[in-house]
Amino acid sequence: MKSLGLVAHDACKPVLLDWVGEHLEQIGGLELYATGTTGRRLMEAYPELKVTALKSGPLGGDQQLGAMIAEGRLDALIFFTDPLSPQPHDVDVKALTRLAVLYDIPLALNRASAEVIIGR
Ligand SMILES: O=C(CO)COP(=O)(O)O
Repeated sequence: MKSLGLVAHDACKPVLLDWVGEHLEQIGGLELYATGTTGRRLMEAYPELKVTALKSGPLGGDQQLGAMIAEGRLDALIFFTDPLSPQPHDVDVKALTRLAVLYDIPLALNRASAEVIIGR
């Protein structure tokens, strides 16, 4: 795995930050791409990480990650979705997860699955 996408809905951002902190060694060497707010929060918490922050998810960031998947530029996606809140950009969320399934890249929607992807 060379490149990894990291995304979390607001309620799940603390979980993603915590998970990344636990796996800094494993993911530090990867090309990291994130939606805007997720990426900024990651870089604030872990200045040693180099993360390419795309647009915020609701403003097109999910679609940018989807395009990367379609172009074969993203090897895996960690996307901690919020199962308890409606999202105004639900269609974008669905499109992103759909492309991850279609192009058969590893996709983790929660922490337990992310552990499997990272190999723990
Ligand atoms: O909404 C998101 C994914 O659907 C995440 O976007 P942000 O990282 O910009 O909050």
